[in-house]
Amino acid sequence: MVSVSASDLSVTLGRRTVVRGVSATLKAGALVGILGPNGAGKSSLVRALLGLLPHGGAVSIDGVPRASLSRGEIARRVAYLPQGQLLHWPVSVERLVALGRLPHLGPFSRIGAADRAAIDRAMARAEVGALADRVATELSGGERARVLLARALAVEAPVLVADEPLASLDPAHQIEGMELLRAEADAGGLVVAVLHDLTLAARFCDRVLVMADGALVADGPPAAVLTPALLAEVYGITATVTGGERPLLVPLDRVPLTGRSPPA
Ligand SMILES: Nc1ncnc2c1ncn2[C@@H]1O[C@H](COP(=O)(O)OP(=O)(O)OP(=O)(O)O)[C@@H](O)[C@H]1O
Repeated sequence: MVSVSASDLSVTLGRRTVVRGVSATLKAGALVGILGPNGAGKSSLVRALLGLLPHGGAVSIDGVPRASLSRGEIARRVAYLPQGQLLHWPVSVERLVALGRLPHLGPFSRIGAADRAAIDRAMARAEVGALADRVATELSGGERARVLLARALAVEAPVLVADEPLASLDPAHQIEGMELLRAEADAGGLVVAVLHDLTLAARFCDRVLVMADGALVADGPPAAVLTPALLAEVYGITATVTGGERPLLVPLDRVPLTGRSPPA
C-alpha cells in the first residue's frame, strides 16, 4: 500500500526555520488537505517531502527512505503539481500534458500507445481536450491551472501532490477539481493537496493537516479539526461552522491571532 511518511521534518530557509518537526504518515486511498494561513510552511513542507528542499528529519515513500530512491523512481511514484507555475515556452497544450509521461520514458524512447492513452485520459479528466491545440502560454489563469493538473494526472503515479490546485479556478471548476482529486483517492491513490478553501477541504478531504508558523498544529478528520476555536487561533477569523461530518464553513470576521501550540 502506498504511503508517504515524514519524521521530525524541518526546513530552514536563510535564517528562518519555516517547517518545524513535522511528523505524519499519509496512506493510500485518502485525500489529505494541507491547510494553514499564508506563510505557514505548507509549500515548504510538500517540497521537502519530495526532496526539492534541503531538510532535517526523514522521509520515506512506501517504507523506503526517499534519499535512496533515484529522481526517476520518485517521479514515477509521486506526481507533483507546483504552486503557481509559470510557463515560458509556447508549446501546445497537448505537448505540455505529454511532458507528464517523461518519468516513464527512457532517454531514447518515444511516446507509445500506453503513454498516448494516459495523456488522453488525463486531458479528458481535467476537461482540457478542447484546448489541445492551443498554445499553453496564451491560456487564461484557470485554463492553465487545469492543463497543469492534466500534466500531473498524466504521470498516473500512485501519489499526487498538488499545491493550490484550485487557484484561479471558477466555482464549478473548483468543485470539479476537488471531485477529480477525490476520485483519485477513491481509486486507491494518495492525494495530498495544499488548499485555502476551507469548505471545499471539509467537504472533500478525509484528513486535514493544519500548519501554523511552520508547525503541524492539528491533524485529523475535517469535522474534528476545523472548529471555530481552531479557525480563530490559526487563521485569526471567526466563522460559522454548520453541518456534521462535512461542515460548511463561512468566514465572518477577523479577530486577533492567538496561535496554537503543536500537540504534545
Ligand atoms: N528563500 C527563502 N528564504 C527565506 N524565507 C523563505 C524563502 N522562501 C520562502 N520563505 C518563507 O518561508 C515561509 C513559508 O513559506 P511557504 O511558501 O512554505 O508558505 P505557505 O504556507 O505555502 O504560504 P502560502 O499560503 O502563502 O502559499 C514564509 O514565511 C516565506 O516567506
